[in-house]
Amino acid sequence: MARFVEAGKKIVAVGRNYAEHAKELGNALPTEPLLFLKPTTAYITEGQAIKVPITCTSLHHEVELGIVIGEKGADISESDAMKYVLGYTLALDMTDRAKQEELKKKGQPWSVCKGFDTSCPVSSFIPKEKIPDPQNIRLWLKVNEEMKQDGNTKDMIFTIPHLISFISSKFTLEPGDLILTGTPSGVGPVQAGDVIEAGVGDIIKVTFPVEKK
Ligand SMILES: O=C([O-])CC(=O)C(=O)O
Ligand SMILES: [Mg+2]
Repeated sequence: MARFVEAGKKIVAVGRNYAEHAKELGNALPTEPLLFLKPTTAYITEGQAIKVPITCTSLHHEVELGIVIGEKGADISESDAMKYVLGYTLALDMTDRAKQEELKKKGQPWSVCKGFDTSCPVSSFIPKEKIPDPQNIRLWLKVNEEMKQDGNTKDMIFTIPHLISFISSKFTLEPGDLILTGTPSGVGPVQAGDVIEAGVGDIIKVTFPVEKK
């Protein structure tokens, strides 16, 4: 199991960081990063299954580049931000979309639709040097061997240094923290019995089955 998962530090996720994805769900583009948190009980690693929450009627996949933090820092400048990166992981931001729509309408927080058990599947740790340009790397996801998401981190609205700087102005970042940088377009439903495969370029590939809870 990846050390950052065992460290059990916080998971900070960014929403609506790709224009095409904001558009596909009918959301306006953010004027500053939209943040939410997942509890560390959301983590699973390969060999474990994504469990559909009992009351969930529409579980969506979202493939994202995860940034693993290596050093403690607050109020980090954009120019220093990459020094705080230990490496990367491929992460899925599994989302109870029907619940999220309901919460959005009521203006309520997203914790229950984004933070349930198994909502944060991750790959093993990817050392920093394996992704020399994290702002230009392909992210892809297939459901039952059919390509559903095929994006590139160059299309992020807020860059990785900007995200690290912004997040660290709100929450002190600590070694082992994970930042989910948002999903490109193509999100959609999965159900028990489906198999999700996803990857970062040719660098890493993961497989997660979806099962009933
Ligand atoms: O649920 C959403 O659309 C927000 C989000 O996590 C993302 O854009 O990655
Ligand atoms: Mg997401």
